[in-house]
Amino acid sequence: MRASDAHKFQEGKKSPLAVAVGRMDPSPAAAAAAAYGGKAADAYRRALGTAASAAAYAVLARSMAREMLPDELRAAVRWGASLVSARLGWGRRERRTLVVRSHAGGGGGHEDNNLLFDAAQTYLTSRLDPRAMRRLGLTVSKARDDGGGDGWRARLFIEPGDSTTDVFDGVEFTWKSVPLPAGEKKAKSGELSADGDRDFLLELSFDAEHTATAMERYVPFVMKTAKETQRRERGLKICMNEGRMWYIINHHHPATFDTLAMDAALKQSIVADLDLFTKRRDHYRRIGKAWKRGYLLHGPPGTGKSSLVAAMANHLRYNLYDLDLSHALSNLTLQWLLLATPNRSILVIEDIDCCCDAVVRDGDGSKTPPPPPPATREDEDNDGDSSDYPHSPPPRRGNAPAKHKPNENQVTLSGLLNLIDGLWSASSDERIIVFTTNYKDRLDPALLRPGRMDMHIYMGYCGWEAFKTLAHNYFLVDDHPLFPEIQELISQVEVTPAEVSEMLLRCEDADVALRGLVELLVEKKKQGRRDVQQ
Ligand SMILES: Nc1ncnc2c1ncn2[C@@H]1O[C@H](COP(=O)(O)OP(=O)(O)OP(=O)(O)O)[C@@H](O)[C@H]1O
Repeated sequence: MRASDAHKFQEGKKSPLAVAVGRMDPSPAAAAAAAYGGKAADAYRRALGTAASAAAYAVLARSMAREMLPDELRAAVRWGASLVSARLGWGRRERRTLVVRSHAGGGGGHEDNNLLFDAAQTYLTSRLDPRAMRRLGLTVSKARDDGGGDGWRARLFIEPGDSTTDVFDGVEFTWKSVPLPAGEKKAKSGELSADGDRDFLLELSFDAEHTATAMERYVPFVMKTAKETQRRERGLKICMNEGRMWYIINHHHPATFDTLAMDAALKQSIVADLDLFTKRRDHYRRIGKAWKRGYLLHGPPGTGKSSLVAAMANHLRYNLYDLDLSHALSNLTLQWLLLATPNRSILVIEDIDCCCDAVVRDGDGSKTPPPPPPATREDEDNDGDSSDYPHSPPPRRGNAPAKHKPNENQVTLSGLLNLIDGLWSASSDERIIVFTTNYKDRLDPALLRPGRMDMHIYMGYCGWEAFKTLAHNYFLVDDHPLFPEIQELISQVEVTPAEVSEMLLRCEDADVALRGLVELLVEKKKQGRRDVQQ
């Protein structure tokens, strides 16, 4: 009976049974029934009275306790009560546990690795806090440092038997490392990993009500975070083509956006553009465009175009695919090479003006030659030799074959652009293509038309801001007595960041190196005046 019903009953209103009795003749059976009903009502009234007194006592005891017991004592009593409740299992939530073994259960070998096991270890390494846990495993393994030199990497992991709790979207997930049962141990040396041996499995447990969150959101989040971490830690590669093959070597170019000497606003806009690009997978899908981005870097030699490409690769942690078109002998070979470039890579074609037929043609069909290089002492000595310059522009990698008119099979600009727009764009995602040139104004308009290269970036001569970056890179100086003179000179002459770098590299003493730079700038200024007079 509900309390409200009992309450109604207690107020003396007749029970359904009593009402029925009142309306019928008082037969012996009815009288007996009435007597029984009265007894039941009395017993009920008594029980209710007892309950009411017990409740009153409880309220009284609680208010007395509040008055008389100190807060600390009451907290201790509460804690004791919760401990007892936990021991007895009162109010305990139902839990689920996912067992994550190191192997997927196939035939063994590396292909059989359980990707979640590896990902969870990587993920947990970044989540474990040695200040918060009393005991942790630690391994130190060889790794390349940022400059490509020998370094080391420390990794934390949960020791078998220990556990840690991670919170994701307000839900607690407990990871526990559990020693493998004796029968399951695989103590073969070949199965040892950098994170310690794998004689353990991982258990992921959570409240049963959060099973969907665990399976649909948390596990994918762990996989994704671990992938990002691995990508950041992985050494970069630079791939160079020979025939249909890419040859891979480690990429340790130290250029970063911090070391790059260029206009600060331009630098910032490039970084922002790259960052936005990497986040826009859904955007590209929605607008029905391939997820790729093209950059055309142009400017005089030695202004940092190659350094910018390296900085992009280091920033995005993408491998570089440096495509030498003179080694891709036909459009078919090019097709193979492009198809073999994976997601998250940067395809670079340097000095595009020197490759295939990318320069504009004159009316007679001949290519417009690039302007002759500035006269050098050797040119002056070797009088007349520069006459063959238009037919043999400077080779790209020192041993690149001299250019000749493309034939049917040879790589052509239109072939290259068609492949890039078609096959290359459709075959994978998140790729960047970079063309560099010293002579943008001489490029075929097909390469320059809107939509082809998303960003045209001019890398110019060394300005004051760029010089300050270089001075800081080389000597960690932000000010020097020679700075005003250098600022004045640098605004009057054309000097490339490469030339400035070379002067700063000559001597470890900042005073001497900066003095040498001043001399170079003064000499350039004089030379400029002479050129104007002639
Ligand atoms: N903007 C810059 N910031 C920092 N260092 C630079 C910059 N430009 C040039 N350098 C220095 O000069 C060297 C050559 O520069 P880099 O090869 O990047 O120039 P480039 O424009 O690609 O030249 P090229 O057109 O001849 O290929 C670099 O290794 C670097 O030391």
